[in-house]
Amino acid sequence: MSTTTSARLCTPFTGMSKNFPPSKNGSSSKLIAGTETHMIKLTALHNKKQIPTTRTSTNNTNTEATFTFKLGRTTGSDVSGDLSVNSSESSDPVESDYSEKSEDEKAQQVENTHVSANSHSISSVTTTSMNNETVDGEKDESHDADDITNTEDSDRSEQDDGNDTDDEETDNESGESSSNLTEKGGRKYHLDHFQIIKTVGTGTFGRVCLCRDKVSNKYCAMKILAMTEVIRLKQIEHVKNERNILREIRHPFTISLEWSTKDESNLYMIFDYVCGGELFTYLRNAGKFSSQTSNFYAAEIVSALDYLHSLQIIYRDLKPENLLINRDGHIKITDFGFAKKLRDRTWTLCGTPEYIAPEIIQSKGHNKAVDWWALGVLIYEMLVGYPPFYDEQPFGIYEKILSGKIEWERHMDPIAKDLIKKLLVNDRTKRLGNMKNGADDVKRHRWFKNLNWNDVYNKKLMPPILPDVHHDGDTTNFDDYSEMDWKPTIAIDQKDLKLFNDF
Ligand SMILES: Nc1ncnc2c1ncn2[C@@H]1O[C@H](COP(=O)(O)OP(=O)(O)OP(=O)(O)O)[C@@H](O)[C@H]1O
Repeated sequence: MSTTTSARLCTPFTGMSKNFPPSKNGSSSKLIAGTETHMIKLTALHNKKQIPTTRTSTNNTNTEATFTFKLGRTTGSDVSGDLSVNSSESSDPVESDYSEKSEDEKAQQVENTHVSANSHSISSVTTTSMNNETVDGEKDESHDADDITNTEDSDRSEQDDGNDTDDEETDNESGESSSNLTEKGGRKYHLDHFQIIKTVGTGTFGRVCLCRDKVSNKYCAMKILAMTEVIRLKQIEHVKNERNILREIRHPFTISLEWSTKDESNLYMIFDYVCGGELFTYLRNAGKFSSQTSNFYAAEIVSALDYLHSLQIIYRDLKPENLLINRDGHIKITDFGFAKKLRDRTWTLCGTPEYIAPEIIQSKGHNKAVDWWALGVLIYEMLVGYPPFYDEQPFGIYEKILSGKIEWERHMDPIAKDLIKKLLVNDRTKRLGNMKNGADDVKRHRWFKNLNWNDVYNKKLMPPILPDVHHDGDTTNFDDYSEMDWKPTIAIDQKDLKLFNDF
């Protein structure tokens, strides 16, 4: 999901480029358009605080970049709930010498809005209703398949997923999932253990809620995905990818999946709750970040990308909306809905050559280079306040990306600019991070020269922003979402439920 909070494309905003237009009705869409396929994610938006809340990205046939368009949508679920908890809750160094100026920057804090949380118990569940039109009025014709060259991945991951049931039990015939009761780490989990407190984000298929684990008494985040919507948007494989990848990874700067399950209507993922809110909000409130601040966040992201890529995982959705700030000021990357585990490509080489379609041979496909491109966009946006390629129309954005032209601010940190230039290289074989030294080239860039990467990993760097958080379950750093639009639970039929057997 991408966030509710983060519709993007802009509302009038101080420091915003005139080319960076206001947001469209608070609606946003997230679209990944591949060569032949479209994957659309829809998001309900809240334009609270006049902060632009939508991010655009799109994947053009001729570029390795991924761009996403968020579409307006609503999500909800029927919470028959007890109000029980209240929360106010290439080795490529730059040749020239450079001493980076250290800029004093005050922590930017979200304009906290006190919200009185509606608390709900989680016994009943959810269905989402959503608008399947993009902001441009396009119909959602999303496909589940990726536009990655190795389209066999989906098939394979289906098989892999099928074996991946270590903490699941078989569903019973009524559609009620006995996997609701699963054991992990010595503990029996059950959905009833989680008490929903408040929605902190909405996404394509559902919402993310602050919960309290009644057994451990800890706060956590529960992502609830309506299976009807996952099916309708043909995102079954992506959701499975998300869950499987999240189960595989553990890194200080990525979100931790505690447990996952499903019932007859929804898929559930339980995460650690990251209470500082989205980097996006801080960036929009600040206008732009100093080089030092941007450098801090970029370094933690590089550390995480390096880790993910070492596992052959490409993330594919890097943007400030998906970067949460923890109470300690460090980053947590969330939303692995587009993440993809790259499989061995031997299949391609061992295929029957006579039958391989030209597009398979010629396709550039996706690989980890897309994440390095996105890092370049992100660093630019942090330093400048808006992304390097922008147009009101997606086509215009594609054109700008392909043109390779970037407008630079006069006073931009030259070393950061050099790194961005080396990341925003259209030819992915020449893109920093995607050459023979991999992430090391990025890490060795002079913009990061003062960093000890072990210190980065061990969270020894001083965070530039400390969120205003009063307690672990504080939700004031997130936008408000109506709790009135939870829709009645709709159980999917047995046939459809089988599609999620391995979730
Ligand atoms: N662990 C968490 N702690 C706190 N907030 C979270 C957590 N996970 C997600 N959120 C909030 O919920 C929002 C939506 O989550 P996420 O991006 O995973 O949903 P999504 O349905 O995949 O969104 P999209 O459809 O836009 O891709 C996040 O942007 C964030 O604001």
